[in-house]
Amino acid sequence: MDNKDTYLLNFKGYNFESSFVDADFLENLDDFEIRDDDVFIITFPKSGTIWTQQILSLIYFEGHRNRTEDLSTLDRIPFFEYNIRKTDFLNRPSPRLFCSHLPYYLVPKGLKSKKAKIIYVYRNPKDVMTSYFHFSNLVVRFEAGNDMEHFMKRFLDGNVVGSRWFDHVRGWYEHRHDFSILFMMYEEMKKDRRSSVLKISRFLEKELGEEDVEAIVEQATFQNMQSDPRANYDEILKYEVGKRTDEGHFLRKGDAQGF
Ligand SMILES: Nc1ncnc2c1ncn2[C@@H]1O[C@H](COP(=O)(O)O)[C@@H](OP(=O)(O)O)[C@H]1O
Ligand SMILES: CCc1ccc(OS(=O)(=O)O)cc1
Repeated sequence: MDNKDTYLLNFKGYNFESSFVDADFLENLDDFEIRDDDVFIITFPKSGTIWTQQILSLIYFEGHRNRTEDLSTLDRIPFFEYNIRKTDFLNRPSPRLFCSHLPYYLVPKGLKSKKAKIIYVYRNPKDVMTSYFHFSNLVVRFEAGNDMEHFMKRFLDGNVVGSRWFDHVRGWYEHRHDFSILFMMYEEMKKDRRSSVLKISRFLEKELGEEDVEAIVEQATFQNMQSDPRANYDEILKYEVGKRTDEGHFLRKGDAQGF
């Protein structure tokens, strides 16, 4: 199946995946009520979203850390604009954790008054593009990338979910003073997972004992996430998002070639 021209929904200049997003939700985004203790992971697609979802799930939930609870990271930290499981955000207990690909200019206005915390993860655009190419060829609803040259044009033109990589990163960076925000680089997370976990937990003001830190660092490795059904998105991809073939995973390679 090739979903060229049908899978992108352009709203106020930004491309969403059309079938996962709710038009009413988008229309009312600006007024979505933000709580002081909300936390958002924000990324351009393919930049380390589900990795950071796993790290925050491990930081916040003891039952996730010690594996006594079997709740997926998507249930613990739902996508804000792609609420595929129809989570009731308004009645969710605090602290609410979300992840999102929204550009800075579309987020609820409450976030801009430094209410709530944002962790913005960015990644070398060549690796983002490579990851995105394989992902587009894997996911039924996306337009297949065909060859890399063809996909690269789409990526550079911003004809993908998330629009232009550069606009996304620049928008958040240039407006960083409007938000309570921590920037994390995928490549740094890869180089030093432990320091990254500590940096994130300090930003979130979450006290962690040495054993907790060890458990988080260990369970956030690429290999351990690959084999953790709570974090690897295998079931979500197969049954909720839809794959073209049985091959292929969200956790594909996890390489960091650097900037
Ligand atoms: N623990 C981890 N360590 C390194 N990379 C990880 C990771 N968990 C996920 N990733 C990588 O993050 C990318 C997906 O990003 P997102 O969650 O934003 O869609 C994939 O990149 P690759 O396709 O290059 O392997 C995936 O493998
Ligand atoms: C869980 C719904 C979802 C959200 C985003 C996806 O892809 S991308 O990150 O926008 O490329 C896929 C599924």
